[in-house]
Amino acid sequence: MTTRRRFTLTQYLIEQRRRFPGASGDFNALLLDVALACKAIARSVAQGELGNVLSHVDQEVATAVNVQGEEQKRLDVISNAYFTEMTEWGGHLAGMASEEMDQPYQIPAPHQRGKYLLVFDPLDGSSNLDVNVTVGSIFSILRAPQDAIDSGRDVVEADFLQPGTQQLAAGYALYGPTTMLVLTVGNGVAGFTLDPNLGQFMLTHPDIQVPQETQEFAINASNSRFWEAPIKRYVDECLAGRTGPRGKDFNMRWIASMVAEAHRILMRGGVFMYPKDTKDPAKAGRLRLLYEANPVGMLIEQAGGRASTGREPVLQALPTTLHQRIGLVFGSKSEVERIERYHREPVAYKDDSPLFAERSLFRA
Ligand SMILES: O=P(O)(O)OC[C@H]1O[C@](O)(COP(=O)(O)O)[C@@H](O)[C@@H]1O
Ligand SMILES: [Mg+2]
Ligand SMILES: [Mg+2]
Repeated sequence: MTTRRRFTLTQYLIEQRRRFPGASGDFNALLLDVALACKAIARSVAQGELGNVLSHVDQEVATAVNVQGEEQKRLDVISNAYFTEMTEWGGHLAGMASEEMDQPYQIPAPHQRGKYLLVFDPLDGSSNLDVNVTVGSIFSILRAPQDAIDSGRDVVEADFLQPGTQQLAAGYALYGPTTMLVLTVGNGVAGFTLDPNLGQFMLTHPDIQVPQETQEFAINASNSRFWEAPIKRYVDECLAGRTGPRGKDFNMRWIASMVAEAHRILMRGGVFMYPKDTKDPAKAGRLRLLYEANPVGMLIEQAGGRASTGREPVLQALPTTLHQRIGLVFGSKSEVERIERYHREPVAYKDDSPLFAERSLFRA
């Protein structure tokens, strides 16, 4: 009987670092700590109501509200604690930032500080926990500013405000029927499946590429009345199907876990949109730039797709605050380029299509 030889995540990372003969090993060690946090979160998520998930944190974790004004689930808080506790001790990090923490997180003494910044959404799609639908964790690694590395000073918000092009690594873990880790270290995208018997992430999806041809789009259509004209035009044309300008039928999906939508698009193509809309003029979008849009954007671009605000590549957007929101469109390159084109030529589309008119599909 022959067994199929598979790389573990550790072996994959060692292979990747051969490109950097002078590497200290810190980067790989940090990624392995992140992977460990994800395994711990996977266990907590899988136990659901049965799990004694509170035992990990010191105090009773009540449902609270985070800096975004969103309700924190217990598992949001617990997942955040797994990330900080598994990664703070190794001496690799200068600091962290998370969806669930208002301010940058300082590495506590006696742990040493290192040269990287870790930014993460510990649990994405957590509103889906109650209904047992796939959720995930999203993370991004940046280099800390040199003066912070040299002096060991506390990190401040400005240290994290780097465009997505500066990311050294990005990835997500997916807690679904299987637990997966999907990762880029700037040299393509690789997917690993957690082998529950070995407790190891095994390389199962080397060199992931976003399929170019697509007939699938994802958007929360309940926001359609707030969409800007270019998005209305794009969706309208998809809905018109084979008798419309696209000349083919499209399928629509909405999981409401962006991480799961990103995974679907990496596996079988498509386009995801959470665009800037007019719902709340104070918000430039729904998703957060530093720990949702940028890491997913890097993965998608490394896999040959495209990630955009609708107007410009999202990785080029200059962050202004830690928890900044942004419009996000990503997926198969030609579709995202089409949406960008529609933003450049808004006058070409009149918002009086039958699909958006009175008593239309989206307006009862
Ligand atoms: O409530 P909506 O409009 O469906 O939005 C869902 C979006 O919100 C998110 O759940 C936000 O992430 P969090 O769960 O980390 O707050 C995305 O994953 C998802 O795309
Ligand atoms: Mg999220
Ligand atoms: Mg979250």
